[in-house]
Amino acid sequence: MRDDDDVIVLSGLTKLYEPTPKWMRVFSRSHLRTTVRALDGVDLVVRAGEICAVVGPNGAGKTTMFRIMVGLTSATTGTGSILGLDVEKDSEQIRQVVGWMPSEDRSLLMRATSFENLQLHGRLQGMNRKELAARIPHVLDIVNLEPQTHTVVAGLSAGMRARLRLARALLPGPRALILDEPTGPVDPIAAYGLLTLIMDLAKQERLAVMISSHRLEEIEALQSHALLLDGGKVRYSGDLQSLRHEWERPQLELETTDHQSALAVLAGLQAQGIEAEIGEASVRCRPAGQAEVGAIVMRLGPAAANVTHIREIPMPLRDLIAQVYARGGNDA
Ligand SMILES: Nc1ncnc2c1ncn2[C@@H]1O[C@H](COP(=O)(O)OP(=O)(O)OP(=O)(O)O)[C@@H](O)[C@H]1O
Repeated sequence: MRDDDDVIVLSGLTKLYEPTPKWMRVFSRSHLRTTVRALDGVDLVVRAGEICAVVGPNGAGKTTMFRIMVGLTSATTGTGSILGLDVEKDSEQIRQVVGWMPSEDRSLLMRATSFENLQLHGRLQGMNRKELAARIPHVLDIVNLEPQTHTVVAGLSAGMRARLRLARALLPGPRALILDEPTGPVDPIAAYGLLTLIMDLAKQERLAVMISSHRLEEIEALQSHALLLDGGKVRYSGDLQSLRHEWERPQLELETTDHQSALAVLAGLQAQGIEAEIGEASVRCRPAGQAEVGAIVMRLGPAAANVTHIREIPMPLRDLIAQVYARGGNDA
């Protein structure tokens, strides 16, 4: 039986994209020759007030899963429900309880204002003018976009556009939010603001939130449940922070003033037993374990004076997933 707090429930969700029939290949340049298993038996429960971050490399199945949940495509087998409503059979009602934020800005009308975009979307969703007149100022206020109510979208920054897309998802007063790469083109500071907003919403409104991102640091900031997908399969479902702590060894790039300084930094790192590679005016290394960046730089001695910039390059998500798989993650 469904727990009242279980808002999103996926069970054995599987999606196959079948090959394009031969006769149709004449008309389509991007036809499919073999069956693609985009999702393979995905189980998941997201409770009220919980955020589930969906992580995976390109083609892992994130968008397909989201599209099934909002009724834009159907599952081949398995079931999905939101608040007890079947994502396929009850797609009309689902639209009233789910806020969907697709990954691209293309869905916004660039020459229309924020208000007009929300109005059009609301009308398409079957909301009446009176309802919208009350609801639009409220959602614009939630996303701190009230001053831009009558600004055309083309004049908004990437961060503002992302907030407008979030406002659009909030329009029906949803119980669940599905956000496909909401921070895609947004700079890190604006992205952090957007994520904080999403976290506050989840908590205050007890929304069940599913969010996909390629940026692990964002996923970590969410302090959420994580679903790691790879080739349509669930490789890990749980707390991503502990997974990352255990497995990740980020790479450090130390930029220097010139090649001579880079050579001195290289020697300093090697003296600490850290393997490093030299570039023209930079050095890259991957310290073992949770080594403190500050301590490593201090131990460089006088060579540290010529380090102009330190960049932490996160371990590619693909590598992290590969390690989960190697450890025997889920059905591996
Ligand atoms: N309409 C479609 N027809 C055929 N194959 C598709 C279709 N949509 C997606 N696929 C395939 O299904 C698999 C999963 O794609 P999906 O877009 O769901 O992954 P994703 O994790 O969202 O990737 P990305 O991070 O690149 O957005 C991929 O192999 C993709 O090529």
